Amino acid sequence: MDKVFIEGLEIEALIGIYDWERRIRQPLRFDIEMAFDNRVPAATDDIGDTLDYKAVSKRLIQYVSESSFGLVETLAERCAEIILREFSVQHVRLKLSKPGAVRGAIAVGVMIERGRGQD
Ligand SMILES: Nc1nc2c(c(=O)[nH]1)N=C([C@H](O)[C@@H](O)CO)CN2
Repeated sequence: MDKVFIEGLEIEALIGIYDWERRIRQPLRFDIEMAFDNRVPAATDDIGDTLDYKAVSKRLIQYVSESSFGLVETLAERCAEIILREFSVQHVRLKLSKPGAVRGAIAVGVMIERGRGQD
């Protein structure tokens, strides 16, 4: 399956389960793959016929910047729901990394795959 991807999208958010984390904003990194048929926009060369990675990025920046969840799991799930619902994507793979959250690790986080309907 063809994919549109967004790699290394950095967004700051209020996130975390500890008291000190509720008083600061922390950087998060998103790596996203969204299924689509590359042949459709390739036939017309029209931005209106593709999945606009800039539009998806802007929507996630808006949502994540205003969010304040405790767990990365919750935020990842909400972001996947937005992509599936608002951008007519059939299947999404989303990795949410929290860099520097654990001493000794470059990043920690979650990877999820979600689809519409029976997918
Ligand atoms: N599976 C998870 N484990 C942990 C989370 C999380 O969101 N999901 N969060 C924390 C703390 O907020 C941590 O990031 C602070 O360093 C701990 N474990």
